[in-house]
Amino acid sequence: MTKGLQMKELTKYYNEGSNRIAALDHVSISVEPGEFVAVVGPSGSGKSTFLSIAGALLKASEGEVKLNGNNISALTAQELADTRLKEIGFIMQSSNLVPYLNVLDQLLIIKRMSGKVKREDKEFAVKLLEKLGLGSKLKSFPEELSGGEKQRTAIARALINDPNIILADEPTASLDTKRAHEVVSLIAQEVNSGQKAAIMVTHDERMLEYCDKVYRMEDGKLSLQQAVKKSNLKEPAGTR
Ligand SMILES: Nc1ncnc2c1ncn2[C@@H]1O[C@H](COP(=O)(O)OP(=O)(O)OP(=O)(O)O)[C@@H](O)[C@H]1O
Repeated sequence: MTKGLQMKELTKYYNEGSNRIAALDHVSISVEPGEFVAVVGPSGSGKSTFLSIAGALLKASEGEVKLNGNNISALTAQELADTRLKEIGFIMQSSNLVPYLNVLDQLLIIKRMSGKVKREDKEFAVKLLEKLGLGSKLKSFPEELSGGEKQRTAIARALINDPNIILADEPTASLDTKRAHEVVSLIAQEVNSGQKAAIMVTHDERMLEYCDKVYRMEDGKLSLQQAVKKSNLKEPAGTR
């Protein structure tokens, strides 16, 4: 079975009154395990539509999406929800944490959604948070965290089910330069060490150095702009 994410000849139409807009126009891409891909492009070019289809949140009008070898167009709504929960980790622009849950519970609530929380789940969550530098913040609530800490909590939450696929939509939008480097380098490390396939939509040119490939979306068409060498991977600012 081919792991990772494959999209073939994807087209997405939106109906605007009597007009039909092709938000995606025959988009094809393959992201292998261990590969971190960036998608850049102007506003309205189709990036969010692309990420929503990759994340099984939206159906394409035409074309094929395979997640870990499974063609998702044939799945029922329940199977799609299961796929999203178990196989995909989403990291959004803002961390969207639940205000009344502490950092550890932000992760455990996701576990609870897929069944009973076992002791090893809790241990895994604590280890994950420690790895992301949040070991001293387990009992803190979102309002007590900095922007970078919130976003790192959101990354941990995206990784709690150990998904094979990571999708990030402008994950550095609310962060200063130092925190942005920190957050994206953490995603890059996770992709590398966990052999996950990741796509990050970004406007932030400074973050491209962490990615293996950079694609550009323009008028719904996706093209490879740049292949970046893994050896260019840099450590976060401030640690050098
Ligand atoms: N639900 C919708 N109904 C109709 N048209 C839509 C819908 N969602 C997006 N579009 C249109 O599809 C095109 C692509 O939009 P999309 O949001 O995917 O672009 P984007 O690159 O993510 O933009 P941004 O960077 O501003 O978030 C745009 O022309 C947009 O107006």
